[in-house]
Amino acid sequence: MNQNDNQTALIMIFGATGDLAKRKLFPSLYKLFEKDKLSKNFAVIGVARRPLTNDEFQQSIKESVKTAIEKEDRIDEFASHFYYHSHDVTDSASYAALKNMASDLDNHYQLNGNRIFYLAMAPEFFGSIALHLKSDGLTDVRGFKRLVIEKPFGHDLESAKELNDQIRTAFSEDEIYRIDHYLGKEMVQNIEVIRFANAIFEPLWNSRFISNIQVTSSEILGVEERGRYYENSGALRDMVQNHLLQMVALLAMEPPIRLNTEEIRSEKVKVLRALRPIEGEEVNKYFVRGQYDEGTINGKTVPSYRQEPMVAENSNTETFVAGKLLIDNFRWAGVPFYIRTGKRMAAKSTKIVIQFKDVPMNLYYQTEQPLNPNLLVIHIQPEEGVTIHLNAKKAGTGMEATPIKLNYANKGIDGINTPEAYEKLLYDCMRGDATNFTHWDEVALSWSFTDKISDVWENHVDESFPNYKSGTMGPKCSDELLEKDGYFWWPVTNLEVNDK
Ligand SMILES: NC(=O)C1=CN([C@@H]2O[C@H](COP(=O)(O)OP(=O)(O)OC[C@H]3O[C@@H](n4cnc5c(N)ncnc54)[C@H](OP(=O)(O)O)[C@@H]3O)[C@@H](O)[C@H]2O)C=CC1
Ligand SMILES: O=C1O[C@H](COP(=O)(O)O)[C@@H](O)[C@H](O)[C@H]1O
Repeated sequence: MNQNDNQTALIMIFGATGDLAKRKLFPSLYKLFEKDKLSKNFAVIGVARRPLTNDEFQQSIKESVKTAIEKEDRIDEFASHFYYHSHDVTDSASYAALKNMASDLDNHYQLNGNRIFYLAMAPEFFGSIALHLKSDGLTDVRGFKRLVIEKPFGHDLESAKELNDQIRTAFSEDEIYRIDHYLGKEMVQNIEVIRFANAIFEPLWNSRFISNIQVTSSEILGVEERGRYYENSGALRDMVQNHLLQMVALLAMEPPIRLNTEEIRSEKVKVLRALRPIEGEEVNKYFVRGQYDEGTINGKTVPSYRQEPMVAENSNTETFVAGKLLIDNFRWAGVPFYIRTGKRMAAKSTKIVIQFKDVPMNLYYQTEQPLNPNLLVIHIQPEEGVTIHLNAKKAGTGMEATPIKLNYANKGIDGINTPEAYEKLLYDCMRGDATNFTHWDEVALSWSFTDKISDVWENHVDESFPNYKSGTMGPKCSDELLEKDGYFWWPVTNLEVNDK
């Protein structure tokens, strides 16, 4: 790892007029600049097809930052570092001009030949851009060169391998930063700390004491304008293959011998290797899918998935997935990891619930109510924090037990909001820290797991679609998946860290 807190670099953003660049990348870069985490020696080249002058591009930068951030005192100074290059990435001839522009800016800002290439474009262009960067000499630099690549990384294992081979001709594995923005979320990063910095959890973190783990990532939004992409993706590829499996890996991994990129990734890889493959007839026993119908959210009627733009009227694409994962290793044998994710659900919430096994004998059983199990809830978003659910004596003369919650709310503790995922990830990339990016081995193992499920689903039309109303927590089969094992989904709405 080559880490330096304040690196100079030329950042080249392919897809600089797109949604991701405007909503996430420019505001995040501004925040780093404002906090002096971006060296004064930096320049950004925005690349896209539409013709724009530098002035127009800088104006669009200011607008996108102003939309996202309340206080932008240094916006003019920030925007002055941005340059625009109108360029069709499929046009080989135009890379030479891009190279000259990059060299001029390198000299002007004394960037030491350091370059970050950020591919914020449709994935079909990733491979050919990487090949051009090499063949046209843009990667011939005396400083570092890094490639940041957005999701999706391929469509399945085969296409991901092909893409990987293409980008590996121009960049080595340690120069490739595959973004999974969940790894930049404060509370996802906190999983490791909660586990490995507390003596009270690690001894219990295994099949002897944990009955099941539930990971939910639910969204209120539908597919919005992304119907074309989503029709070919579905929730399994869009969320499970990356974000959900990454969270499971962090929850299940062994303590790394050191907190460095290689050791952490290597422990995550071992978890993904231990995931029991679910294939053929097993798929519909372990995984269920759903597609949203119309419904009401916040008092407004919203359309069904099949009525969304660019979606087939008989679409077989899943907008919801729930599954039971088993990790066949010594620590986790027999402990189900339930995961679920979906669009147009009742709440926007990402939460992890670790349910502990019941005490061996309940002394307080005389009361009508059984004891509640102990839970550790990690609130990833929108609220950030941790809640521990315990049982305590009900105030009064009897010895009845009552559930209580110990809460820690992360936001507001230091009087500031925690940085956004993209801000952290961009900063990590500039410092050369790839820990919170996914290694090829993780990507490949995750595809190999989800491919077996999509193989079955793509070949069997789900006649029940649409099978859940917008504004609910998914189809009935999702509840049944846990009921079979004697569990239920802990509701995401009454486990809040800010419960009074
Ligand atoms: N938007 C989001 O919230 C998220 C996006 N992503 C990923 O980020 C990537 C970008 O997504 P998003 O910003 O939404 O996409 P958009 O469609 O909004 O933007 C695409 C960008 O690519 C440019 N472009 C398209 N074709 C070419 C071409 N041939 N040559 C040069 N530039 C071209 C477009 O500009 P122009 O038309 O001027 O050429 C535009 O700047 C995708 O991989 C997506 O999966 C990942 C997570 C979230
Ligand atoms: O990667 C993606 O994530 C978003 C959800 O991200 P979040 O940070 O808001 O939880 C999802 O909407 C999108 O479909 C998917 O591509």
